[in-house]
Amino acid sequence: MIVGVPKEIKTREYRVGMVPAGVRALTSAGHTVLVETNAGVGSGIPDSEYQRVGAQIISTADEVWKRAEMVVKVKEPIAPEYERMQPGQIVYTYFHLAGVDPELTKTLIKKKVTAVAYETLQLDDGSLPLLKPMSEVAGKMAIQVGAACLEKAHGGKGILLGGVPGVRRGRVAIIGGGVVGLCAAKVAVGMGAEVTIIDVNLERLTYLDDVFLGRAQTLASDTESIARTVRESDLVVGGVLIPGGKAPKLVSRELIAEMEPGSVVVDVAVDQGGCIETCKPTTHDNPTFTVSDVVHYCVANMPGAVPQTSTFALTNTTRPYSRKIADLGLVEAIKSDRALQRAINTYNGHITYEAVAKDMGYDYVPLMDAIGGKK
Ligand SMILES: NC(=O)C1=CN([C@@H]2O[C@H](COP(=O)(O)OP(=O)(O)OC[C@H]3O[C@@H](n4cnc5c(N)ncnc54)[C@H](O)[C@@H]3O)[C@@H](O)[C@H]2O)C=CC1
Ligand SMILES: CC(=O)C(=O)O
Ligand SMILES: [Mg+2]
Repeated sequence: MIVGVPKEIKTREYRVGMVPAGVRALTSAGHTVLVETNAGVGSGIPDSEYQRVGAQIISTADEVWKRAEMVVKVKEPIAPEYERMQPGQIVYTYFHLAGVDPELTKTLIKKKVTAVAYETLQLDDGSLPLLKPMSEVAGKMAIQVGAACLEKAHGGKGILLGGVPGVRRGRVAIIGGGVVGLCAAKVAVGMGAEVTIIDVNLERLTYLDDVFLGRAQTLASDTESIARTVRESDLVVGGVLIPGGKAPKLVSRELIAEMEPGSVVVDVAVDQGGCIETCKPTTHDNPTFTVSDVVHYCVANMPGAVPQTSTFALTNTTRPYSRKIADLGLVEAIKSDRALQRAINTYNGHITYEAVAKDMGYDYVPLMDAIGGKK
């Protein structure tokens, strides 16, 4: 198979979809890998390292997209890439279809692209192994950036999360106690903040309670517990997820207005539309805005800021599946792997992931029907 790795073009996105180890795995199995020039430079990988393991370095994104049967990326395709997508191509990357530009979904359908979405590749135990590493990064970063936003110079109320003896510590509310929530809580607890984690899943809360041994408060998610906790918090982190679907709006505009001036919200779930009503996607160049005197940080590609960590963490998990698709071909790979089946969001002009179809207002066609119906 011909596999293409273009350079990411989202604002300050320094990750790359494949590292030399991934290229070697493919070229040694007889596949061709086309890497756009300088695709890895932001992650500390020069073209020469790709060449050493058999990649062809290509001077333009257009050529990579034109020649590749499968394109391997990091972030969802954005407008200039819609035109580059080829009819029937496989694109293996994050898509976040329910949370981003609806034109992307239209383009995937029109061009009959197979969208293999990292964020919905799901093992039988319900875990999301290709989302997990970036959620670990974003969860840890959420407290780091939240603490900075709480400083006066960044519009915050001017409170140190860990406090000092004789003065109250900062209060952190984490809504969604999954991977983002756990990692955010680890950092916040480590800094000495007062931490509350809210989740709907009582088993998950039991796990978190066991892990933190009383150093974090767990609360069952309902309107009252969210309202009470958010009102009293200095920093709120949003990390809820309904796989594939739009995030539920759990913090209303009115509730934001009830927070103290200079409080901070970091809505990590922004890539699925956000769980805070006032959230809208921002970029690393202009990461924050203020609503009702509350600082909002809503960067949709947080891990892009730490590519030397994120690129390697991500590609450690994505590599076996690109290899499988290249070796077996798309249809055989899908048939042999239930986790991979769940990653297919669009196929041959159909939406094959139910939560995406529902939230985007399209008919849902089960994947096996879409495959069966392909001539
Ligand atoms: N902005 C960025 O750069 C990044 C964003 N993300 C996003 O962060 C979000 C969270 O990801 P993960 O932690 O990996 O997901 P996860 O599936 O591990 O955790 C989500 C948690 O939300 C909980 N939840 C669902 N409905 C809830 C409700 N009504 N109230 C409270 N909790 C509820 C679930 O029980 C689960 O524990 C996703 O949207 C993901 O795409 C992840 C990485 C980077
Ligand atoms: C998951 C995601 O949105 C990211 O890593 O940028
Ligand atoms: Mg206010």
